[in-house]
Amino acid sequence: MSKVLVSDPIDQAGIDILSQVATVDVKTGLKPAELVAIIGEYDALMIRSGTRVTEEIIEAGTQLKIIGRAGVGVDNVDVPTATRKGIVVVNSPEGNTIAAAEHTLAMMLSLSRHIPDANTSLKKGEWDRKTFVGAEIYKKTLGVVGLGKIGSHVAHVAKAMGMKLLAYDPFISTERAEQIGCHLVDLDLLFQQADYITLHIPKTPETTNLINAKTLGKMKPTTRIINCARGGIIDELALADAIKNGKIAGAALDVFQSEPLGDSPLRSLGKEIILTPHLGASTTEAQVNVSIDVAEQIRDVLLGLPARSAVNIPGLGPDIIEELKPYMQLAETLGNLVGQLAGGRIETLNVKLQGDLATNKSQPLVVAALKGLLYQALRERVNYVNATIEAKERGIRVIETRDASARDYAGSLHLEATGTLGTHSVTGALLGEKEIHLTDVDGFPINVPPSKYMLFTLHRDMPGIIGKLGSLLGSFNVNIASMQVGRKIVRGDAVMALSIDDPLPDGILEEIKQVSGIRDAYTVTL
Ligand SMILES: NC(=O)C1=CN([C@@H]2O[C@H](COP(=O)(O)OP(=O)(O)OC[C@H]3O[C@@H](n4cnc5c(N)ncnc54)[C@H](O)[C@@H]3O)[C@@H](O)[C@H]2O)C=CC1
Ligand SMILES: O=C(O)CCC(=O)C(=O)O
Repeated sequence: MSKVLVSDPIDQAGIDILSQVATVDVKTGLKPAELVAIIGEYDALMIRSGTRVTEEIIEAGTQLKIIGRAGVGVDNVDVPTATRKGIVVVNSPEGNTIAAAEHTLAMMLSLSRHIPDANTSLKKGEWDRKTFVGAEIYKKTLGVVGLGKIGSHVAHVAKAMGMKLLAYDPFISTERAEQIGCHLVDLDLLFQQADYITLHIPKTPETTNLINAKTLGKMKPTTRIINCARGGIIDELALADAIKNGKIAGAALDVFQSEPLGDSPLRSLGKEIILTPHLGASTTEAQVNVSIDVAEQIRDVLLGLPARSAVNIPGLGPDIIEELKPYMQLAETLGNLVGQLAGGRIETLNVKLQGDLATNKSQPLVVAALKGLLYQALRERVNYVNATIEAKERGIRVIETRDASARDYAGSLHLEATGTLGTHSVTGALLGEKEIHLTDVDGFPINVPPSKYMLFTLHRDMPGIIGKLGSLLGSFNVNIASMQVGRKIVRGDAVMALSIDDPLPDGILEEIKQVSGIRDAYTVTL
């Protein structure tokens, strides 16, 4: 049975799902060294934002197939290392959207009306109505930085509360922004005009310290900033300074450059600042959503099924995989076959999508072909996650071409591999939408379904060859299941494709190559 380690507090609903297919150990609060020491036993790791999944942990996780982040941000996971190791990383892109958006709105209102400090003052026995005079958000301008799932929901509610909306998101169209009621502007204008600025972007090299002394200097003294996205997008020292010196009116922060927040000048500021300990996703509803969402994906991957929100299989969502599954199997089989025919170190793989396939997305098929091509070298260590990286690291050049005019089959795939031992090509198509057929080997037309053990010969098309080969195989007790010859001209060169019931015994391939008329022979296992 598979083993799953849950290293952060996760709602029981997800643990119940995982328990159907795996032994689940919940061990929270582990130190990095403790995690390194035990991770080697586990097939899957499920986390929230507390566990930092570093390169060292991933390297120690020799059995890991999947890392599931019960939330959105995967910045606490070394995704490039996981990808290189063929480990799927999944998240829950929508499970906590509403929770994070509502926390943002709560922060904005609390900040405007000084609710946390008024509450503390009253609980201390005071009745102070002067200190806590607030500001209305009605008719104020909200600048939304990042108009994705959370930013859009914040914008939607803020609009209903009578706010004017500006937004900055270079990856969103003007039409989409206008649908949400936002006017897309450049960042400088947003900084200059917004009364409230709310951040809903990932932390990337471009967004790190986006709010700094210089950008704070562009804002109005009445501006308030809310960050429920990621720490590190704001330079915290510059922010504390700007608030202390009245350059902006205040800030509400849920996330910090380093969590838990240590000694920080932010802590000593007054009612102009509200701090919460990364609570954006902390609602009962969101925790159930993300726990179920991620646990289902871990369960599926452990059962050999695709994950619906893998962050490191670009372009290979489950809908695409489902739609292209038969063609991906075709690409993988052809990749495996051409890799074995070419032998040696492959330098170039030419992937040609023909007929109806020419209009299809090529990326999943290229990934599948590479997975097949690298199977002999990497066996189970190659998968859809790391096939492209592994190929790149081996210096394999991939060339994609399309030929919509090739009409022998509705859609066919042609792979040509060039390596240190020469060039070979194979073409295949699907019959009845599912059954894989090899339709061409090294330019010779054939029509055979691939089988586990196959033998291919390149020979002269002349009487007696088939008989000699049959006798030779018979003398080694190799049973032929099917045989087909493909030729271009009578008595020219030809290719023979044989399906055999067992692998060829050692040494027999060399004997086959000695048969008069046989120029070359290849045995493959698919
Ligand atoms: N505080 C908390 O507990 C939570 C925090 N988050 C964080 O909230 C943030 C937003 O999450 P979602 O809305 O779900 O993500 P999303 O992916 O739906 O939206 C992010 C948006 O940012 C935009 N973007 C990317 N780079 C940008 C840049 N340089 N400038 C402007 N826009 C840029 C993207 O185009 C996208 O529209 C993430 O950082 C996520 O990790 C999410 C859930 C809970
Ligand atoms: O797990 C959590 O509570 C943090 C949520 C979060 O930051 C995210 O989903 O990106």
